[in-house]
Amino acid sequence: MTTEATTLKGQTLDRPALDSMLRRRMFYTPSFEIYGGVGGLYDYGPPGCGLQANIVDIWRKHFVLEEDMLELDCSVLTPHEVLKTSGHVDKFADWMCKDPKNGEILRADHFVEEILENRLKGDKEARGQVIEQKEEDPKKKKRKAKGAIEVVKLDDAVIQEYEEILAKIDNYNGEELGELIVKYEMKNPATGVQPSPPVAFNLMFQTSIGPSSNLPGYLRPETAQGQFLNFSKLLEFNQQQMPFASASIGRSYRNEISPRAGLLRVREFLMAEIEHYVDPNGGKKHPRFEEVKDIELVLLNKETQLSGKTDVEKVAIGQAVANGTVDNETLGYFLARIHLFLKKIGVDQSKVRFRQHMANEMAHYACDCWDAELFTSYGWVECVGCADRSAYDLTVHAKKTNAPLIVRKRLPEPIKVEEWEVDLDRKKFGPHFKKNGKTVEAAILTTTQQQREAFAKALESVGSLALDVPGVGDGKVVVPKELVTVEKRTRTVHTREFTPNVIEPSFGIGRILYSLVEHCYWSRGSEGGDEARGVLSFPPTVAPTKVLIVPLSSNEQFKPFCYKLSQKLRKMGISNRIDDSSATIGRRYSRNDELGTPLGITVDFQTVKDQSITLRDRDSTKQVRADEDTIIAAIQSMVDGNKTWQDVEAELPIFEGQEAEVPIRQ
Ligand SMILES: Nc1ncnc2c1ncn2[C@@H]1O[C@H](COP(=O)(O)OP(=O)(O)OP(=O)(O)O)[C@@H](O)[C@H]1O
Repeated sequence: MTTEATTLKGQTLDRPALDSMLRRRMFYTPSFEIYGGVGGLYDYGPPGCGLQANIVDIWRKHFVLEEDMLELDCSVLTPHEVLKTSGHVDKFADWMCKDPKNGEILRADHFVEEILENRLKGDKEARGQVIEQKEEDPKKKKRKAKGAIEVVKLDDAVIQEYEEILAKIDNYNGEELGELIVKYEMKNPATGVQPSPPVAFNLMFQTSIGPSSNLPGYLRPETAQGQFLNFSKLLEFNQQQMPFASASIGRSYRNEISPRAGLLRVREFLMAEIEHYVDPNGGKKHPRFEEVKDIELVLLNKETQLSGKTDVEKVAIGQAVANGTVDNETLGYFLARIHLFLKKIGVDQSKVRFRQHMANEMAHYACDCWDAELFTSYGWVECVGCADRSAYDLTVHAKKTNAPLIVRKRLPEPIKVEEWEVDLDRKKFGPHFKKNGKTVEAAILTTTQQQREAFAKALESVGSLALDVPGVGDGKVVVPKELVTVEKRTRTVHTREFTPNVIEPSFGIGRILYSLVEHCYWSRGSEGGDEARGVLSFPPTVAPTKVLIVPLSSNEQFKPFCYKLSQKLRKMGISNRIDDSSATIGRRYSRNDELGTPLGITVDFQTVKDQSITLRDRDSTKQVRADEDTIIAAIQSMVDGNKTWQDVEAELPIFEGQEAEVPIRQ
């Protein structure tokens, strides 16, 4: 399913070299490392924090600001009842199996995937094809050492079966995964033993809120629920106007069975989620769809996946909605907006695709779902999920709490409707049910039209109605006809009530950040036999530090210039660092190429004479020279994303004479 990952310059991506550079430059590091670390927990260092903050800043401008979204910051700690109602307590689980010999816990789908991939690799090797020698995580290496890749030639039919399974690996349930393990005789390479049948493992971290431990709760697995519970208040805030969206950026927690692949599968991560509320009537149109309809996306739909094909053509989102590939305009609008966001932050456009979920892969609430996947050295990685959650969440929470999570829309013309209505004889009702009166009353009044019709029939035929009221006696309540009337009446209605549907784009910032790092990475110098040096070609808008200021040497005359420049840039909000260390200029620049710093200013003897400075482009290493104000204006326009280096290079005089390797201490 995967092909080889390449760098921005078409080189084979050397992941161990990239990993070691990221560690060295402290983009991120395992949390609690000096205590041995904990799987799936990472701390971000200074460049990682800068990069994350810039991605989030662009996200906020691109979505919240551009679309007038209503931002929320909700509690992480969530009571059990909320997540029970949403379905997470019962269904938010992955399949886990256990090696009976050494007790190792395996995530069933990952286990099947790894075994089949290794068998296919073994087959390739047997057929004499060269297999890429990738450095892998130590655990995998150990397994290999124990013979995980057996060099065995497979039948063509078997290869096809394996490839089909791998293409649909996300679609299998526990039982099906168990069947695959048995059918294909899969054994844990570490022990040579077949793992136990898969069982569901809930991914939420459980806790209790308060000292008495009688309020069980969880760390939220997504920010969405907090947003749904505020729906009525947001609608009010929005002056009852529909459609509208809420948005939230915050941490979520999932107790992943086997965290792996660095930032790609962790147990605590930053999410940015949008809940867009739309009227389900009228085809879920979007008022701004016209603006995006010609944007072309790579769409891998359900049918194509079933056929085993993975290479697909780009298609305009307008066309995809018109021919039903994408269910509705609102979903299509967000797919296009997600694409534009990923482009803006510098994701490689040849490594993005939108993949539709298969029916049994979809989350328990969704009715159509597309993932924005980015290609990395780990294969295609889901970085943004975009689901049509229908009216599921608002409906279940409203039912549970009786809160009116609905929209009332004024009709252009009043209409007459026939409805079953319930009247209670309150004088008799209270004394009859005593302390349970209010509960029984609420249960009767929240019944559906269908139930009321059945009540009317029961009152006529048996003289009473029966209904379930949890918490009252044995839960079964009988109401005699003296206490209640159920009648069909005609009334004039001026408003329509409906539960909005929700389209939810959900971004995992850590996955996007890591994929972006891979997409921006390349190495310089390896071609000429020199020592390869890593470069991270972040666009200036997302780069953690925008400008490196280097004095040509340790000459005291340069210091005030550097200091003044730094202060000026800081006042403009442009992050910068002075590097007056003793390394050569070349070394100082390459250190910052690894940090992704796009621009470099050199202060030299000419600066002292005429105040001019040079500006260096990280990617081409070309330089221009001009007076300070001109250079600062050029920096500002590139950092704001209004100009590229090519624009600046065309406008300003090129500077040829760089003393790149002059040691600073002469
Ligand atoms: N364990 C995780 N580590 C990092 N990011 C995650 C993790 N789980 C989910 N995300 C991010 O949150 C986004 C939305 O979450 P969603 O529930 O759709 O993921 P998911 O389908 O459960 O992911 P997966 O199938 O990979 O476990 C994902 O697109 C991803 O970017």
